[in-house]
Amino acid sequence: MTTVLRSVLYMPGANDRALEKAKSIPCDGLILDLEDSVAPEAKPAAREAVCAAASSGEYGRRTVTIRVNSLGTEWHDADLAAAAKAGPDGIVVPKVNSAAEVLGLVEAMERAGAPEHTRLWAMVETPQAIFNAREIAAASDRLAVIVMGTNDLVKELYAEHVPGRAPLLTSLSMALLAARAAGVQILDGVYNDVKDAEGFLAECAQGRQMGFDGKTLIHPGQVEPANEQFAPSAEAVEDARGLIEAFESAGSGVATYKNKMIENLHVESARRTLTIHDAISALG
Ligand SMILES: CC(C)(COP(=O)(O)OP(=O)(O)OC[C@H]1O[C@@H](n2cnc3c(N)ncnc32)[C@H](O)[C@@H]1OP(=O)(O)O)[C@@H](O)C(=O)NCCC(=O)NCCSC(=O)C[C@H](O)C(=O)O
Ligand SMILES: [Mg+2]
Repeated sequence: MTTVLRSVLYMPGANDRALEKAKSIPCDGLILDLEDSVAPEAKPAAREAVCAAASSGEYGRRTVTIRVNSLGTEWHDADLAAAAKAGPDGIVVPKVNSAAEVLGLVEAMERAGAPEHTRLWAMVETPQAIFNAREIAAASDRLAVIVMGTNDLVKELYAEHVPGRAPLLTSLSMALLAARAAGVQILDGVYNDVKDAEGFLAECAQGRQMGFDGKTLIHPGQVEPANEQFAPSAEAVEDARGLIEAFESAGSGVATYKNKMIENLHVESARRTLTIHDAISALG
């Protein structure tokens, strides 16, 4: 089954208003955050609030995840144990740097009694993680999603946030290669300027063109544009149907559709487009 993850919204775990509001935001997924958006003194209360929210069953069709604090921090063990017990769809672990860490996290989730449906989402956001992305993505069947942490990457690379993201393209591509080789999903990083609709759309289009399954978001206003950008357009769906029909009625290994050569590999891509379209339509 295809899990649709066009729009995955972070929300600060200490913000009760946001936790409530999320129940009506049309995002595909939620990351209830205990890491960067929560001040140290607020972390214990936020842990309780997000675990209660995740196990409440009040977020409908949305994929609900909890982002714990990273390995080695004073909060990590308690976060992971509480999140495992709450049984969300995923536990998001920031700053995962190696396959050995993935295996340790999976073991800890199992020890803490995480239900089978709770998958591991690993964030890659350091140079070490990018070099190890292939091993990280393939380390365990429990790992379902790779999440780009582009703010941390920019920081670690001493790079700058620029339109077009040239300084990040190598890292984004290496992580994508790793996810595709391992057959797991991959989400693009966040766009920090919540008022820049044009820049956000351009970055969504770039992520979609590169092959990302969806984008992580920080503001409700980014949800609908991301849903649109990461869904096959009406034209893409019509072309997918037309291409399959043209190939099937040609009855040979090669044909043309709209003057372009098509082979079985194009049919496979068209079928994937239709599968995603159907999965989105089924969301209602
Ligand atoms: C970025 C924000 C701080 C902006 O907040 P604010 O100025 O309050 O926004 P608005 O006034 O426009 O908010 C309008 C209403 O929407 C609600 N809201 C805002 N953001 C969210 C959200 N993320 N989820 C749910 N609801 C949200 C407000 O409460 C307002 O509601 P109402 O009162 O009814 O009008 C803020 O958007 C924010 O905190 N965003 C999330 C920040 C976050 O989670 N950061 C951590 C993750 S990003 C990261 O770490 C990535 C990675 O690790 C990396 O390295 O890149
Ligand atoms: Mg980060």
